[in-house]
Amino acid sequence: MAYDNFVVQRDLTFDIKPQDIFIIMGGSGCGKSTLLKHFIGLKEPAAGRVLFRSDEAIGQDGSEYVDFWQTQDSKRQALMQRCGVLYQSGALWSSMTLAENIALPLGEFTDLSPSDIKHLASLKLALVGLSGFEDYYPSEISGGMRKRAGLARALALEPELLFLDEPSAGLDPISARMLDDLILQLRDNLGCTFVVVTHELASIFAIGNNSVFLDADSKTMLTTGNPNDLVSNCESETVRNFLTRGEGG
Ligand SMILES: Nc1ncnc2c1ncn2[C@@H]1O[C@H](COP(=O)(O)OP(=O)(O)OP(=O)(O)O)[C@@H](O)[C@H]1O
Repeated sequence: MAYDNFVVQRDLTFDIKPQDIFIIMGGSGCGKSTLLKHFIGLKEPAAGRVLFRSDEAIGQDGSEYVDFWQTQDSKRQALMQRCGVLYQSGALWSSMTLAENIALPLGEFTDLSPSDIKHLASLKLALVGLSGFEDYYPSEISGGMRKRAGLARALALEPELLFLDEPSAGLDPISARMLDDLILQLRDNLGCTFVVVTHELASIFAIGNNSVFLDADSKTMLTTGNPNDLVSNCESETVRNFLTRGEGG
C-alpha cells in the first residue's frame, strides 16, 4: 500500500472468513484506514491483490475468487453492492431525516416503490434499535444513535460484508458497549461479516474473533489471528504490549 513513493505497508497476507468480526489493529499511522480503503474500492494496491470469494465463480481463471482491482468495472460494482460501509463520522446527510438517509441508497440501487422504501427504512432503523426515530434529523440524536443510524444505512442494501472505520470513536463507554453488542447481534442474526478498524481494546476483545496487526516501524503485519489468543500467545512482544497496554502478557 503506498501513496506515490511513500510505502505505508507491504507483504500483507491474511484471510477474512464468512461471519468473522475481523479487526484491523495497530498504532497510529500504521495504515489501518488505508487498508480499509483497499477493500471498499477507494484505493488500488501499489502491488498485490484483494480477492473476494464469489459464489458465482466469476473469477477470470475459473477460480472462486475475483481479483477486485483487476476485474471489469461491472463486476467490481457488483462486488461493492455486497458491501456496506460505516465511516468514522457516521457520514449521514444532515439535511435529511434518518429515514431519508436510509432511503437514499434504496432509491438509487433498487426498483422498490416509494412506499416499500419507506417501510424498509423503518425496518432498518428498528434493526439498530431506532424505531420511532424516522423523522429525526442527525443533529437531534446522540452520537451513539448517529453511529447506529449510520449502521442502519450501511445495512440498507443487505450487504454480506460490513466495513466499519473506528465505530466507537467519540462514544462514551456505555454507548460503545451497546454498539459492540449490536455488531455481535447483526453478525449472529443476519450472518454478516465485519471488518472493523478500532483502537478500543475493550471492543477488540469483545467482538473480534480474527485480526491483523499492522506495524508502522517495520511497515508490515506482525501477526494475524484471534486477539483473545494473541494477547498471551503472540510471539511478537509489540503485539502483546499493544493488547495489554504495555502491562505485560
Ligand atoms: N491521502 C494521503 N496521502 C498521503 N499520505 C497519506 C494519505 N493518507 C494517509 N497517509 C499516510 O499514510 C500513513 C497511514 O495512514 P492511515 O490513516 O492509513 O493510518 P491509520 O493507522 O489509520 O492511523 P490512525 O490510527 O492515526 O487513524 C500515515 O503515515 C499517513 O500520514
